[in-house]
This record gives sequence, structure tokens and C-alpha cells, in this order.
Amino acid sequence: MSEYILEMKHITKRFASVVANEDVNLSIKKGEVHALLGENGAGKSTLMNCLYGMYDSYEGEIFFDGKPVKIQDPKQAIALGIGMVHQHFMLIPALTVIENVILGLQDNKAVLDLKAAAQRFTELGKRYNMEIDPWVRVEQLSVGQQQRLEILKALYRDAKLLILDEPTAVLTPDEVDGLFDMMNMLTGEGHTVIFISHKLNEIMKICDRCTVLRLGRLAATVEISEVHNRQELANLMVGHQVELKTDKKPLNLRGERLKVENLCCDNDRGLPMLKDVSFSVQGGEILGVCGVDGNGQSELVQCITGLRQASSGKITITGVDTTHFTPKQILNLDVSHIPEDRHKYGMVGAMSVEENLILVSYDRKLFSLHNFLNWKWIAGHSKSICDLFKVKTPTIKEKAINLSGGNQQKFVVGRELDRTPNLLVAVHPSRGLDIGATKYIQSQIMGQRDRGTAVLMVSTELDELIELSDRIMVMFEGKIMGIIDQKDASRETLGPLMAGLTE
Ligand SMILES: Nc1ncnc2c1ncn2[C@@H]1O[C@H](COP(=O)(O)OP(=O)(O)OP(=O)(O)O)[C@@H](O)[C@H]1O
Repeated sequence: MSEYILEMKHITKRFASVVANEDVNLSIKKGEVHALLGENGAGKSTLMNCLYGMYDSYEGEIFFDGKPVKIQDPKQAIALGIGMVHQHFMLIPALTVIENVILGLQDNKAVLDLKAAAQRFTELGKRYNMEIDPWVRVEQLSVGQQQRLEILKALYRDAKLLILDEPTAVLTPDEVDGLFDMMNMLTGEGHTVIFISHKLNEIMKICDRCTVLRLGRLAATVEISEVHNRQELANLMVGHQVELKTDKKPLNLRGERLKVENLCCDNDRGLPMLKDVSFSVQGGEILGVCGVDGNGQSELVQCITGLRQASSGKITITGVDTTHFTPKQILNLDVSHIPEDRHKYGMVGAMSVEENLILVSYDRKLFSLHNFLNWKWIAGHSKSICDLFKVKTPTIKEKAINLSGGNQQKFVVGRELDRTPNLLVAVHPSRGLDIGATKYIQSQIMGQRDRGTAVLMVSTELDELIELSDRIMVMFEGKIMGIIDQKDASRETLGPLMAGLTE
């Protein structure tokens, strides 16, 4: 019997003129956690999508459990025992958790007997410490919970090989630990995991081997035990030395730009999500916001950017009372917003990259002449953002949805940082970015701070928050637990506050 559960041989996948994978070989041993690493656009998701039957054509051969297979649709992949959790979840928000779990199952019994299905789902959740109420609607779940649901959904379908595409991007440190415990449990039971991640520390911690893709081709497969540090992995991925430090200039405060006073706000179900929140941010400083996902951070950002109405309290931006402003009015005060969910609030997938790059400014003089859009100017503007932020796209006319996840994030961030805003509200700005792009975007945010922008940065990446922020505000159950100076911030000082402990 083969020691490999999966062998992909000489895989080539083209999209028109783009060669996303070229002659790639990947061998996965049974029971291992195997990392797939590469820069944004290197072809990781494409390779996994070939395996999961998302495309009906690719060149090369796939062997699963020693047998040759031709996987042309996800149903075939699932039937073989392959489960995939995509970067962008494949859930239907209006349906309940259990309806999502059984959706597409051929087993009529499960469809008819929802209660029994819910019971099996709950047992599975308990077993892997990932419990979710089967009867709530998916739209009511936090991003972290939705990801747990995706994993449980794959396990419900008896996945032997689980592909996790950047699973920790949306998780808090505690949730990451929980996921790693679950992965260890799964491999202990004989499951195999392919772990796509940009987080080198996590790859070093949890993986047995790592395959590196570069520009669509195989660069190397290495044993993690033989890799000395994350710098070595970064260099292997990029093909040259990568700078992992961010420069920080001394603080130069330029006066209050954002003031939030006694803000209260309810969520869609009428539950209080913000309880008497007050703080301010000055020009020239970065105020980091940390907390376990779902503790009011999203609602706070939505209130500030006009996407949600506060039930009481006051928001002032550059001296203007914006509490009841629309998003457009707030935008016109030169407020930039890197949203939590780039697909929902940051881009229009069916539009081209260049159209997306003028979404917030198309009606300004800069891009129109006599009320008509000037596509020559727009093209020049788009190309310069794509060059600056190294957005990998065949042309600026490409539909945004066809770009890799990291490259979508790069152009959204590029568009928002292009102007020098009075206030930058950045939520998970480096989500899905490779290490080189992360460092670049962090340095750009730092540049905005040094030019006098007030930055409110929400992140679940504690290391990123501690490195970039001047002060860090911790949220728990809709309240501010404390605001800590960067010099006093550490996992030890922030951790208890994130858990709601004040002593
Ligand atoms: N449906 C598609 N149509 C056209 N081009 C595509 C399509 N899907 C992917 N590509 C292109 O294939 C290349 C590889 O993309 P892929 O999503 O596999 O990269 P990735 O390594 O997963 O990147 P990331 O880390 O940003 O998620 C990119 O240049 C991307 O634009």
C-alpha cells in the first residue's frame, strides 16, 4: 500500500493566457499535516481547486489512495473523502447551520430527519471542541464560527483528507490553538490535512512537511524539522532574502480626528453589541483594537463608517458630528475603510480591477471630464496602484473576482491608502496576504500615520497590533476593557482583558 494518500503529478492549469499551475507535483503522506506555501497568486488555491473538482479541465494525473482518479466536480471529491474549507466560505447565510450542513447531501434520510442530523452534527462538534447551535441562521454566526461550521461540514461528510485554505486568517489566538488541537486529534485518528497558510510561525508549529509554490511552479518540498526558522521559509517562498521588520518613527500627534462618545448599538437581532463606548484617536497615531471576534469590533467599525446606526451616543470625525451620516457623507470627509469582508463591502467581483479602483472616487473631477468617465486617466491611476501594491493581474480589465484572494486584498488596501485620508479605519488589513505583501502594507499604514492620518486598526493578529499600534484598546462583550500603551502591551497584558478579566 502506498504511504501517500494523494499524489498530484505534472498538474498544469491555465485560465486563458494565465498559467496558474505549471507542471506541479505534490505528494501528501497519510496522517501528516502538509503545508502549501507561496506568494499571493502563486497558484495554491488553483492547485487545490483542481483536486477538489472545481474545474472540469486540467492537465496531469491525480492518484488518491493509490488509485488514479479524474475529479471533475466537488461531489466526486467529497465521495472520495476529500473535504475543503475555502478562504471564502461556501455557506448560505439565510439558511440554518444544519440546513447548510445537509445541503447537497444525497442521503434523503438526513434531509427529512433534520433532528437526527442536528444530533450527529452536535456530537461531532463536541468531539472536536467546536460546538455550534445547529438551529441558528448562518448570518447570525461570527466569521470564526462560520469557519468552524465549514470544517464540521466536511467532517460530517467523512472527509479523510481535509484541505484548509488559510484557516487561521479569521481566528483569534485561542481559536487558533483550538484548531491546532483539533488538527492533532484528526491526524491522530488517521486523517490527513493540507494546510494553506501565509503564517510561517504556524507552519513551523503544526506542519510535518511543506511544499512551496513560486509563480505557479513547484519550488521545493521540505521537512519542517529541517527548517531552522521562518526567515528560511520566507526566503524559499520568495526566492530571495525578505525583510521581516517594520520601521517605526517616534509619535507625532496632530490633534483629535475621531471622537466616539458613549456609543451604544444593537445588532440585527436587537441585542446590545456596543455598551457605552468612548475613546478618541489623534492624527499621527495608530489605535489598535483587539478582542475575540464578535465582541463589538464589527459594529464599532460599522457605526463609524456609516454602515450601521448607533442607538445612542455620538461620533465626531474631524470636528463634524457624523453620528447619523451616510457612508457616502463619511467618505467625503476623507475617511478610508479597509473592510472586514472585502467581498461584501470592499469590491464588486463582476467589475474589472480598474472599475473597482475608482469605486470611491469616480464622481470626483480627477476621473471625469464633462461628466463622462475618462478611461485613459482611470487606466493610468489603476496601473500605478497595481504597480505600487504589486497586484498580480493579467490586465486591469480583469474581473476582480478572478484575482487570487491576496491580490484582491492588495487592490482594496491600495485604493483606500491611495489618498491620504484624515481617518483610516483598517480591519484585518493584512488578511490573506503573503509575508512580503504584509510587510509592505504594514509599512504603508505606518507611512499614513507618519503623514498625520488617524488610524483605527482592528485585528485579531496580536503580534501585528503590538508591532504597529501606539495604543491598544481591548474590547469584550461590547465594552472597552482598557486602553494600553504599546510599551506595556504583550500577550500577557492583553490576554486577560480579552477574556473579560479586569484584575
Ligand atoms: N477563475 C480564474 N480566472 C482567471 N484567472 C484566475 C482564476 N483563478 C485564479 N486565477 C489566476 O491564477 C493565479 C493563481 O491564483 P491562486 O488563487 O491559485 O493563487 P494563490 O496562491 O491561492 O494566491 P493567494 O495567496 O492570494 O490566495 C492568479 O494569477 C489568479 O489571478
